Amino acid sequence: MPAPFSSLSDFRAVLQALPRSDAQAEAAARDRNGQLTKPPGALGRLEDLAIWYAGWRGTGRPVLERPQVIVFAGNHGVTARGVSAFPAEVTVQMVANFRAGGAAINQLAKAFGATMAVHELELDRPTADFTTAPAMSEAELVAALAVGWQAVDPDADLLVVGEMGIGNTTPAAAIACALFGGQPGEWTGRGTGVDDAGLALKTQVVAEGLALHPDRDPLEVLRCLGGREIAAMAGAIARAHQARIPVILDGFICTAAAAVLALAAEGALDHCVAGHASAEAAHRTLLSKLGKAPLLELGLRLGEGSGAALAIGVLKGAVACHSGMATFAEAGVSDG
Ligand SMILES: Cc1cc2ncn([C@H]3O[C@H](COP(=O)(O)O)[C@@H](O)[C@H]3O)c2cc1C
Ligand SMILES: O=C(O)c1cccnc1
Repeated sequence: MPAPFSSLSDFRAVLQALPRSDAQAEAAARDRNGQLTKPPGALGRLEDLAIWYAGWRGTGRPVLERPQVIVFAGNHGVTARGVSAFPAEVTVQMVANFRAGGAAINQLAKAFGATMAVHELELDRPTADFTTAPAMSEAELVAALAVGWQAVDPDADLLVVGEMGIGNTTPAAAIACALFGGQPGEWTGRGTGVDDAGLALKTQVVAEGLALHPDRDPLEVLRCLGGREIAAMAGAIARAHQARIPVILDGFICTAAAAVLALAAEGALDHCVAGHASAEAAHRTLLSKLGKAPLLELGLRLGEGSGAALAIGVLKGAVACHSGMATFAEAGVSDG
């Protein structure tokens, strides 16, 4: 099925029409949670997670059996400015590695029972260097959003989106700064591991991009400062919302993509939880701007969907307890 938009204004309309969580299913799940054989609240955040998941899946007793991981790859013109510790060729090389099963995300998707799809977005045609021109035209942005939209398996019951794109912590920082304000230095980190001089240059590059592209409309920010894999993640997150598929957000780049949606349409990320807090320092700031508390904190700074994939285990645990535990009445346990 083609994406239900062929222009940016169509996409804006899609975002305004996204569904809400099913309040009845959520209430049924809350009621069931109160009857399970444990002291009230003893499963901590797992209880809230299960109730949230139930609302999006539209049943008080949901299952989580078909998680999908999608990795989007894109190349960035801004790498010409020397913003990454690695060369841009690594993007296409890593795509081959994903296809061969050799990357971290392959192992994590397998470990947590998720299918994994890889979509490369015109790797031989990097986006424009945003310090000289908008990263993408409107047509290019819409095409990338559509790749993301169409990559989502409508039969999945959980989505993780990840990315591969050498240089992409730079557009992520620029997007975050454009959306939430503050100084470029507060949003710019070391990514793959640039040294102090590299970090200073990267911060300068982010500042130049923000100065050249003053429009703060969220989708214009994505077009001017983003990248194809970042736009594809946004498209996939929006599609998941439309299909009531809950999403676990990954690291800084994924969260920057999601933040565009959050500012474009109220409630656009209600179907998302934060899988982890990455070691890229600004990720924590970005999550707090979005009101999302990370499930895990493991010092990861990889991307690819890796932290979110790990959090599939947490969510599976929450749903298994919620839907599989006995109630006090069923087990003949006194409920105090
Ligand atoms: C071998 C390798 C595998 C990766 N997997 C994810 N990234 C991560 O690092 C990149 C972002 O960092 P920066 O902005 O500093 O380039 C992205 O590709 C991200 O997915 C990788 C980076 C490398 C080198
Ligand atoms: O937060 C992330 O996902 C991240 C951080 C550094 C490099 N790549 C990804």
